[in-house]
Amino acid sequence: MKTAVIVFPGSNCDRDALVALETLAPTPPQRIWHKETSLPADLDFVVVPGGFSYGDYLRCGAMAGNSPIIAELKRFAEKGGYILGICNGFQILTETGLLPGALLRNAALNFVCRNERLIPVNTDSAYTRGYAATSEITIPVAHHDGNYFADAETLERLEGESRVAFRYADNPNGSANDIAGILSENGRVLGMMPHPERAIGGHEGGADGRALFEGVVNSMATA
Ligand SMILES: NC(=O)CC[C@H](N)C(=O)O
Repeated sequence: MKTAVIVFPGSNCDRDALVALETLAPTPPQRIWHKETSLPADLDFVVVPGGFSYGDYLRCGAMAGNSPIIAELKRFAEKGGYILGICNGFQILTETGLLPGALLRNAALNFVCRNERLIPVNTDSAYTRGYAATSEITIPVAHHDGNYFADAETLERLEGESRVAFRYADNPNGSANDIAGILSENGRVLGMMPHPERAIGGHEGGADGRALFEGVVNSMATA
């Protein structure tokens, strides 16, 4: 099983994502610089990490969304690859069109950095299978542009197709329908603002992110 983390100028959660994969995946992850134009041929799972790519200029994720690696990331998604976009990674995935909607400035115009309680909504995906449907989990957030927006038709489609992966119990940013994370149509691309890689049971004070990585790793092992 091969995993990788893509690194952009201004990424700052790539190390945490690498440690999560080193801890929970069977083989060591690769770091891939955004200027690369290819991904390893037999890659299974890519993390697009959080941070402030290109200093959040223009819009968060807009410039990274035009990096050379993105065309290859789209091909990887088309082939059914697993992609997890965390925070700035989620912003990048919406900018590239790999996930619908956009992340706007937080409704209160603040930077929120704290633990949030999340409700796993769809517990059938590779990423969310490890969570009980009625449970609440605690995962940290750290962002100023996490206010998920999509038009009414898109929201209806996401809800109707069970593509809301997580909702906030106590919405910190104004996101439509309290959405904290969404899945692609095939369920293999997940974008979420909270940081599961900061809650894998090391020194961070929580372990609720662990099941997410274990879930996707197990899905690939049994595929
Ligand atoms: N932690 C992060 O990935 C930050 C995301 C983004 N740059 C924001 O502040 O909205």
